[in-house]
Amino acid sequence: MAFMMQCFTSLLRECGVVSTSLAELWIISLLAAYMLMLIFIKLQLNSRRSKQQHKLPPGPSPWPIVGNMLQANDLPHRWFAKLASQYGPILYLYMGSNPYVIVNNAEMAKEALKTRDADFASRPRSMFGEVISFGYEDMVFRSSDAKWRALRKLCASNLFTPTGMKTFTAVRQEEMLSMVSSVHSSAKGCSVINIKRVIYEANVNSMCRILFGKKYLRAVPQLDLEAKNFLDLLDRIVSESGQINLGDFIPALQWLDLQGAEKRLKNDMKQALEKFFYPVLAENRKLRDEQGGETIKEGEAKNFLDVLQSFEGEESFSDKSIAGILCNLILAGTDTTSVTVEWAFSELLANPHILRKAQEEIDSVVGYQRVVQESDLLNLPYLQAIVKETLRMHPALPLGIPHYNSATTHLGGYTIPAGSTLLVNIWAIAQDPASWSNPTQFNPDRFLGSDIQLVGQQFQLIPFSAGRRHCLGYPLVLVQVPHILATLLQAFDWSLPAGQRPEDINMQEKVGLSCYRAVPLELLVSERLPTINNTLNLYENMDHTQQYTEHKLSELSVQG
Ligand code: HEM
Repeated sequence: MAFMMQCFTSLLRECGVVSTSLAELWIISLLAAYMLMLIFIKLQLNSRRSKQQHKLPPGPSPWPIVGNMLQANDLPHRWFAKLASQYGPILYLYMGSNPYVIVNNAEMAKEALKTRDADFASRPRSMFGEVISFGYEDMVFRSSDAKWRALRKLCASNLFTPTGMKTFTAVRQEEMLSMVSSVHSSAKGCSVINIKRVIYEANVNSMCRILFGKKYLRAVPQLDLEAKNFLDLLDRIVSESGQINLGDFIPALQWLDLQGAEKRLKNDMKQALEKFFYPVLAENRKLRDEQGGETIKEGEAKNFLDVLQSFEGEESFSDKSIAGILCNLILAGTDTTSVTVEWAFSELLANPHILRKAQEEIDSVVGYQRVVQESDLLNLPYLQAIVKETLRMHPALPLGIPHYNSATTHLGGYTIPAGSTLLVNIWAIAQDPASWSNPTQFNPDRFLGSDIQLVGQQFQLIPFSAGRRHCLGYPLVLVQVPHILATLLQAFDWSLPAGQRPEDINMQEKVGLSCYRAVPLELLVSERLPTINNTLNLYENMDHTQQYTEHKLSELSVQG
């Protein structure tokens, strides 16, 4: 080739067509163009060959740099379901330069979360994840290493086994009464309430007391500054979780920080998180030291922070790690549960005959003389069916939490290159007509007499995902959600604000930390059972500076 070029240059020069230097410039340009063409052809061939060797799942063609980002919409679970109807149950696409594999039916989910569970056990990285997890030292965003296993085991045994759950029954029961009593004040005036907010604040109190023994949100006489700052911090986390940070998807743009995410997250939010959690840790450590700092035996913890801080030596957890875990559990344990109860109420108000049937069941099982208790739940199959149907129609995390494969693996006969993010479309799976008749209809009856469980054995319904990273808190959810629902249905009557009809309820979604209602549900509440009101009046007259024992509370709950 070089020889041919040389001959061509000499010819041009000899014929006097061009001067010597111009001829050389020509040649260099031609050579460069030729080389570029060769490189391009080579890359094309390589990519075609590698596509044949690594047969990727189907999906829409990506654009350079942005991938498929411009085609996405605000409700990705619905967009993926639509793509799946075109390309099949397993999709491969790019968000910026990040490859994503999305599974959309029960069979593919089973393969990803059971057969290939170990391959997809890691988590992808993002700026939000890094900040909220205290540098991936937590449990939710941490890759599946030995420390993650130890943390999961510790959390499960102290908080979510039957013994762990029993340790904090009195706290849950008291916070339930506190929430009902605040709804009761609204009911006395027949006023409109934002149902999710009431439940959310009760959950925050309950979780903080279980985790580090502190009740933050007391509305009497009004929220103090510490509580207000804490609520603001939680609200900010929820709002940040809904933002897309371009730098996560197009790393070349990271340094420009076009959306100011670096400042908002890595400076402001990081500081706010440290300012809240580190003093909590220091205060508890001081208390522990004053009390001799003994190791806590299982089932005997005053709060979960005691358990975490009682580990020493090789086994101990860093402050970053402890703060990350507390943050994980507060976020996971408050938002998801309150969102789920809000969706349940939305469906019940849209289907008044189902609401009435649920109240009748509670009345016939619990009667009119006492407040419903956690121990009643086993005897309320229709209520349990309502909870299952709500989790089917409105899973709080419709795409779960992203998984990540560090090494190349396979799914559905396709190759999944290392470094792909796996999303399991929990929502689409629970809407699949192959598994569910009339999937868009809210119909709790479908679960009556059915043995379908929610914990990742039957893959057509996996609101808590499945496999080694399945939701740790599901035993709490399966007590808390039906208990809140039963208590609110038993004590109060619920209706839509004047002028609204059941068929007008707006069921639009908005995705952030969880999948919310786009428009918060506001309901009119009124008193229902006079006997329950007496109990609530008694509770309201108690001295709320002290915490109650389980014994005292159960006495209260049988008063009429
Ligand atoms: C309606 C309520 C809830 C739903 C629908 C839900 C659902 C989920 C889902 C889908 C995942 C992702 C699992 C995966 O990565 O495959 C998850 C993870 C997790 N959930 Fe929940 N969750 C709920 C409430 C809770 C509560 C109350 C807690 C604890 C207080 C909790 C703690 C966790 C933790 C710690 C993880 C991460 C597990 C890990 O990465 O190893 N969740 N949850």
